[in-house]
Amino acid sequence: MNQSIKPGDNPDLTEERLSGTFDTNSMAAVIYGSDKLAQRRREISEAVSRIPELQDSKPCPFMTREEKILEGSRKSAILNRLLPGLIDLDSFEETVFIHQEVIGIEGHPLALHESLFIPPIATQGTDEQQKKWLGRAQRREIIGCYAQTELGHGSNLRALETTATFDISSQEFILNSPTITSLKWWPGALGKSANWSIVIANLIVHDKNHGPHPFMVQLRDEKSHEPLPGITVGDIGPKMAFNGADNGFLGFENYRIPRENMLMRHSKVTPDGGYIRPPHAKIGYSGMVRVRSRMAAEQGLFLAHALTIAVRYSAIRRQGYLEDRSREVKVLDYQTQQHRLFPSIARAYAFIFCGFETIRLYDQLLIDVQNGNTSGMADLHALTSGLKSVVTHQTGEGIEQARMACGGHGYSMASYISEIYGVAIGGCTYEGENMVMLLQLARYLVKSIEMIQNGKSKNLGPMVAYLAANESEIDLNLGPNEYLKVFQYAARSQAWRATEKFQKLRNSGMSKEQAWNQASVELTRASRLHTRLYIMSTFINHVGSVVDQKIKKVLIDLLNVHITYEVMDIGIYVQGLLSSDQMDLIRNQLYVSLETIRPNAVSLVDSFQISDMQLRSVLGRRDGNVYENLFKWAKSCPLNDKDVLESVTKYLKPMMDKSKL
Ligand SMILES: CCCCCCCCCCCCCCC/C=C/C(=O)SCCNC(=O)CCNC(=O)[C@H](O)C(C)(C)COP(=O)(O)OP(=O)(O)OC[C@H]1O[C@@H](n2cnc3c(N)ncnc32)[C@H](O)[C@@H]1OP(=O)(O)O
Ligand SMILES: Cc1cc2nc3c(=O)[nH]c(=O)nc-3n(C[C@H](O)[C@H](O)[C@H](O)COP(=O)(O)OP(=O)(O)OC[C@H]3O[C@@H](n4cnc5c(N)ncnc54)[C@H](O)[C@@H]3O)c2cc1C
Repeated sequence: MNQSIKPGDNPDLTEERLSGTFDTNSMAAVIYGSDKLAQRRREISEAVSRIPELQDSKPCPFMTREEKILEGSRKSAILNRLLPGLIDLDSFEETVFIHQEVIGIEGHPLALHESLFIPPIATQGTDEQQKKWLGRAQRREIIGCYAQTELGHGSNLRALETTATFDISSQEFILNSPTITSLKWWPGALGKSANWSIVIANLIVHDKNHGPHPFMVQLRDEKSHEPLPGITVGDIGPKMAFNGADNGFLGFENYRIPRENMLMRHSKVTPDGGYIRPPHAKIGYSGMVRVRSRMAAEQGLFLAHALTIAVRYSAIRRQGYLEDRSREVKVLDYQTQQHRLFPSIARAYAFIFCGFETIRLYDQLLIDVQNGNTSGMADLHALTSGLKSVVTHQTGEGIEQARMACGGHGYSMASYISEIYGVAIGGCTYEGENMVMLLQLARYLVKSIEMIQNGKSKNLGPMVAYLAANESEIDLNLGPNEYLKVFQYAARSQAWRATEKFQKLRNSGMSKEQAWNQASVELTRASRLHTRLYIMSTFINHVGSVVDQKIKKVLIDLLNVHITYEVMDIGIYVQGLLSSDQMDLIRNQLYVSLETIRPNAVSLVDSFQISDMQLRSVLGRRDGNVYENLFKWAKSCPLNDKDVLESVTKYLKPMMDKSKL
């Protein structure tokens, strides 16, 4: 049963919900990994809806940037007071969720505090450092951010210019931004809100540069909030979206911090200037790996937002005719609309399933690293590098298709899809620009193939074992596992093609770097296919583990949409394996699966359980009463406060009057 049905709803949406074949609360439990988590999300949404001071003061699209930042801060402060009664304070998921619900996706002063400020202190700070700062940060007595990227350098961390030079005589680090390009640029909440930051700076001891390391740095006075002497800080200006966040710039001029402010759980500087290396050279990058490991689920949810809007709206929007000329048809009945939206629903589910899996893998790695075992770091770095790149790109594509699927109203901010798009595609850039991260995964794939070439296939990890197989024929009694083999064939042949291109260039005498650059488009293609294979296999495994038979049946239907769409999408890579008859068969299976999923489309998006407050979309309202509310929304636009604007009295009217003469 669809749990969203209520009296007074648009009858077209009710009809859709009645045609669903499964219980949406049970599906939500599968999406969020447990009945408890799904239920907690419902309870938190419900509790928030009853607290007047947590409601939006006006629709976000009608707010200026200053109003957005003020509103985010107002709600953050209220939430901080109310949180103990509303959520489990130890749950990161609940903390993120309630902020999403109350403040939305446009950013807020604590967005980075939870995800990039507290975690490095907790994982890279010593016990004493945690004692000193963790409690204060968790109680929000201080607000923090993560300052790594510089005006001139983001992707290439080796070229960061900010320095932290150890001064033995005073037992302090002296921070400096030696050039304009060394100004920190982009950190969220840095501009106006944060008073502390994790700063990534080159550690210099006895004139030797040990590369980027994390430091705890106070930026502003805790009483006046004024920048401290030696600090230049401010906001970088409006962005494409995410304007409720104050991304900032930061410069240091001989700014001194105590030796104890370098996060020293892994690397250390002793009072006499000795440097102790970390157990793994890239352990300082683990804060980024943590965020990347969470991005598949986050992005899957961004896509879920856009699809909830587009699918619900498509069920109430009637336009044109099929057989019955007496009533216009729901646009959701057009095959083109289904082809535009349903594969994205499947991807959103796949990304979320995959995302929870990578969060679990990261949590396990964290335990291993704390116990001194860093052997899993390379694998997870490669996996999350590829995953963040593919998922953010496909999420952007899916959101944009969702916008177009809503026709003209999709272009209005009343749909809110453009904001979702703008925030989500930030993910193609932050936490590592997508091409750069695909090339990180490519290094791993090339190394794996070199192992095979050197007769060491048995040392390959489970995620790359398929690179050593030799599939040349597929039985087209196609079930999910045969599709997986098709995908493995595509990913494997592309990985070999790209590696061989790189090796050929090397053998022709080209430098490693040039050869890599000349092969890089092929290498990124290999990374994408490898990652899409991983997403597909995780989806298949996840569906296989579902116990509730009604839920399993729908998920198998959704999986069929996914695997047929994905294989059609990579057709060019499987030409050597599949005949044109086989491709036709798959194409037809895709069309059949679109029809099969059609009656459950609304229930599948309802199962994401995104409340109206969180969705902030007139088009995507749960009750489907779109037209009357679009009219209300337009009338409430500040431009309509007056009938005659100054633009008219000051310019247009005089122009028209003059033209009359
Ligand atoms: C509605 C939905 C709700 C969702 C809720 C959430 C809402 C969210 C809203 C949005 C919030 C927005 C927040 C945005 C926050 C953004 C923050 C940031 O962007 S912070 C800055 C991030 N910056 C980057 O990611 C920089 C990218 N660059 C790098 O990471 C590195 O420079 C590099 C990995 C590209 C290269 O590093 P380098 O040191 O030069 O290494 P090499 O390439 O030479 O590689 C050497 C060797 O090391 C391996 N390596 C690299 N990194 C790692 C690692 N992390 N772990 C393990 N190993 C690593 C690499 O693979 C090489 O291995 P080898 O064996 O030699 O091949
Ligand atoms: C919304 C948002 C929030 C952010 N928040 C933070 C934050 O809180 N803290 C923080 O420190 N930073 C933050 N950033 C910065 C972000 O991490 C960087 O912008 C990102 O890492 C990309 O680096 P870049 O800007 O230097 O891109 P560049 O590296 O300059 O990329 C430009 C182009 O060059 C290409 N390129 C670069 N290197 C290579 C290569 N080796 N091979 C092939 N192509 C290459 C890229 O693919 C891209 O096409 C944020 C950014 C955004 C957009």
